[in-house]
Amino acid sequence: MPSYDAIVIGTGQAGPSLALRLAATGMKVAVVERGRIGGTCVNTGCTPTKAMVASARTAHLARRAADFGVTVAGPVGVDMARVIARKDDIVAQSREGLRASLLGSENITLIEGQARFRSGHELAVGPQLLTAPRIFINVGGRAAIPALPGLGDVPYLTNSSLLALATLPRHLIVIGGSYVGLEFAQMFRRFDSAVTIVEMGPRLIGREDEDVSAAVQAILEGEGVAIRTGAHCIGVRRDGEDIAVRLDCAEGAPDLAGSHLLVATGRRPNTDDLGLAEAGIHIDERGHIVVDDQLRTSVPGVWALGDCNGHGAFTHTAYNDYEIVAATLLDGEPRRISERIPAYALYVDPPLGRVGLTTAQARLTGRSVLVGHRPMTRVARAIEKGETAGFMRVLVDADTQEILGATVLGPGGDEVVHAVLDLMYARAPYTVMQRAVHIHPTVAELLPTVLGELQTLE
Ligand SMILES: Cc1cc2nc3c(=O)[nH]c(=O)nc-3n(C[C@H](O)[C@H](O)[C@H](O)COP(=O)(O)OP(=O)(O)OC[C@H]3O[C@@H](n4cnc5c(N)ncnc54)[C@H](O)[C@@H]3O)c2cc1C
Ligand SMILES: NC(=O)c1ccc[n+]([C@@H]2O[C@H](COP(=O)([O-])OP(=O)(O)OC[C@H]3O[C@@H](n4cnc5c(N)ncnc54)[C@H](O)[C@@H]3O)[C@@H](O)[C@H]2O)c1
Repeated sequence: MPSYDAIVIGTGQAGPSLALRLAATGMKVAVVERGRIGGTCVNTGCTPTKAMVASARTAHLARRAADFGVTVAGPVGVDMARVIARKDDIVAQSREGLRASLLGSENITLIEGQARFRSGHELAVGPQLLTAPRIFINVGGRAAIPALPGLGDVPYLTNSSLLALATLPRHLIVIGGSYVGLEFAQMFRRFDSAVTIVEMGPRLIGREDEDVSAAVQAILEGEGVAIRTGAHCIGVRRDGEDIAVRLDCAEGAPDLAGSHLLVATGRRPNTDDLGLAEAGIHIDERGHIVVDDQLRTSVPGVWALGDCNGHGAFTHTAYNDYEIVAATLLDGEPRRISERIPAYALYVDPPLGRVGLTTAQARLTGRSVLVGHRPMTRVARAIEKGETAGFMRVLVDADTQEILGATVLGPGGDEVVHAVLDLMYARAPYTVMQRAVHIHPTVAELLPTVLGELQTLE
């Protein structure tokens, strides 16, 4: 049986970097991948969606050209084949770059196939058996498909298949009004599809504060996206050329029909076909691998990184898992998941940048909280860009003066929020930023102003 110093299962956002680090120390490393190198982010997640979001924004701005005094001769058209080809090029570059770096390491053996545990330190990949004293699981997740009556009888789409669609949907129905659903909804509306979002919760992106949900809903509705909240999709069926969706809802029509259906109702970890029970590796009730603060599973010598451990659902959290394991195992500088401050962006346009606590979460801490708020209508850069939807908010602990969280929905919101994030990592009092001189004209220049106008959170 081939024996390695380490085996990495999956080439998502943690595995390849870890394999390269381990190999650089002289270890013989096997990397097993059953699908495309780069996993979700590179192939069916961040990279392709953000490439297509860029195309959609260009179409949107071209339609708004007259607002800026610019003349566009004729109507704005979207060539879906070229949008897809551009996206495919960007994805291929990223994937091939990663493949080349793995193949370029003489200590790494890349094995294509599905890995399955036979015991704590033994894996089967097809007919091949592998063993190593250290095994790193980076198997990620996939779209969770709900048990909706009729779903098996209609050609529904997921984040993966929608990215390969070469023709524009006449009417795209999106089930699920959260990260995946909203990014695709706005994108396809801007490509000129009719789009309806169906969300069973009382509002979109239910984990965010109510005013964030309301502002994002207003942005999408302003572009012609139809939104049905409080609408639980309870069944689907074919209706001639269309797909009909049945809703359990207090308001609005209980039936809806569209040409295409996107299921964006969450993700599930790829842990069901990994033989974890045979290895004695514990999972929780949602199928996530149980890990400690440094990514160790219940079996000594086996770690789980990325989406499959349920401690993050983002590329940067998966990559940080790699950093924690590498620092702890190789650098003698132990790091921990609990040191991580929640941070993420939602790539609707304008983007939503979020760090730390929401207002609702801050209230629950029982601390005395100060809040600063400013609408984008009072931010010079947003006015100059003609993009005044959204707002920024910062939450501060009144006693320690530390920043608890921030929201920036507006131009560059995903970038601007990092100024706050770094101050939070520094555990510096908010007064440091309040007195900093920021560059004019930027959205970030208003952060010190907002911090100078803090009020008690009621
Ligand atoms: C549409 C969409 C957009 C997103 N946009 C963003 C974004 O903008 N920013 C952000 O931070 N995050 C985004 N995410 C989330 C991000 O893609 C994931 O959090 C990230 O890819 C997680 O990486 P990972 O390392 O856990 O695993 P993954 O990237 O999922 O990779 C896991 C790999 O393991 C392989 N594998 C699984 N099981 C086995 C097995 N048994 N044997 C061998 N190989 C196996 C898979 O084939 C896959 O290649 C998005 C997700 C989606 C779906
Ligand atoms: N920008 C980013 O970083 C980004 C982008 C996309 C995805 N992601 C990652 O992907 C993960 C999954 O995102 P997601 O949006 O698929 O899932 P989610 O779990 O965030 O949201 C699913 C939504 O579907 C709704 N829903 C479920 N069943 C329904 C039904 N039958 N009828 C109507 N509504 C229903 C839920 O109420 C919920 O709002 C996120 O947690 C995120 O980490 C990140």
